[in-house]
Amino acid sequence: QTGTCPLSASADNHKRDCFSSRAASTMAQTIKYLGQEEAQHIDEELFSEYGFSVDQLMELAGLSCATAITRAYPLTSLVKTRPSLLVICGPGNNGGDGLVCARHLKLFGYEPAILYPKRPNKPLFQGLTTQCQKMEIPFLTEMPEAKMIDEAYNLVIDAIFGFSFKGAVREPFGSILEVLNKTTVPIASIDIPSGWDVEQGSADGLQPDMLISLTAPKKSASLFRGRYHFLGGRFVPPGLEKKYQLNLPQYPGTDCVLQL
Ligand SMILES: NC(=O)C1=CN([C@@H]2O[C@H](COP(=O)(O)OP(=O)(O)OC[C@H]3O[C@@H](n4cnc5c(N)ncnc54)[C@H](O)[C@@H]3O)[C@@H](O)[C@H]2O)[C@@H](O)CC1
Ligand SMILES: [K+]
Repeated sequence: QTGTCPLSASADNHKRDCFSSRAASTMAQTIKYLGQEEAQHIDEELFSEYGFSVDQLMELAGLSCATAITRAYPLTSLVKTRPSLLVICGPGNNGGDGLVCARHLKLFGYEPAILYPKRPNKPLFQGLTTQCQKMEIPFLTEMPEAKMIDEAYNLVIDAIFGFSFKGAVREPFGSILEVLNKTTVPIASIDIPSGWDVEQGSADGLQPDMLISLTAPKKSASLFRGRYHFLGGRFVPPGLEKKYQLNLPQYPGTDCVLQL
């Protein structure tokens, strides 16, 4: 291989440069991909041991998602005349991330619309919904047809299910995912492509163009084949990172996202 290294001319430099580029790629490969239970343990520990509240982490997670989406699909790159986005929110915290993300995207100059068919009866989600309504983000009353989505929106943001998804998809989300499977507009999935098994993925499920892994990627993320994989949720305390050997890469400067 010696003669093929483009990095340096001398043998010593060659060895050093090839070693450091190998070391860097080995480091990048060692980011831990979490199993479902491990992701849930980390989540619980953030609240019980580290004293965070759900609202806090959801705000940071949702802001990361909006930031990553803005990086991958800047306003100037959108193909439709209006910067329209469809955000589909599920019944748990992944849906909450979607509401936060929609609010920040509106502040960033996009025009999100939200579909939120199963709303938990909890102050956190009611507050996030009110905030979006007050930001003049429209809530759709039903899932549009695939053709209409392709015509009207630049991007679909999938905030339906995250790391607690299990088993066969229940309605109304089965029908919603069926429609999404027929759309051609790019999909950005928050934390997990919805409908995918958290560890095994899904061969005939959604094939998002973007995945934003929060805290650390989940095992199924190794099967992601889209263009943009980002890491977000820059809130993991070093003690927790060490305990679970997450080996997170260094976020650049003050950024809240990192492209993997
Ligand atoms: N620590 C963390 O790591 C953080 C996680 N956050 C988000 O929280 C998510 C996890 O949230 P949750 O634990 O609330 O769970 P999810 O949002 O993954 O989903 C749980 C909801 O989906 C329903 N559900 C599960 N399987 C289903 C099926 N087969 N058919 C229909 N409905 C189904 C459950 O009844 C429940 O209402 C993460 O993926 C991430 O997006 C962030 O909000 C903040 C920080
Ligand atoms: K999702």
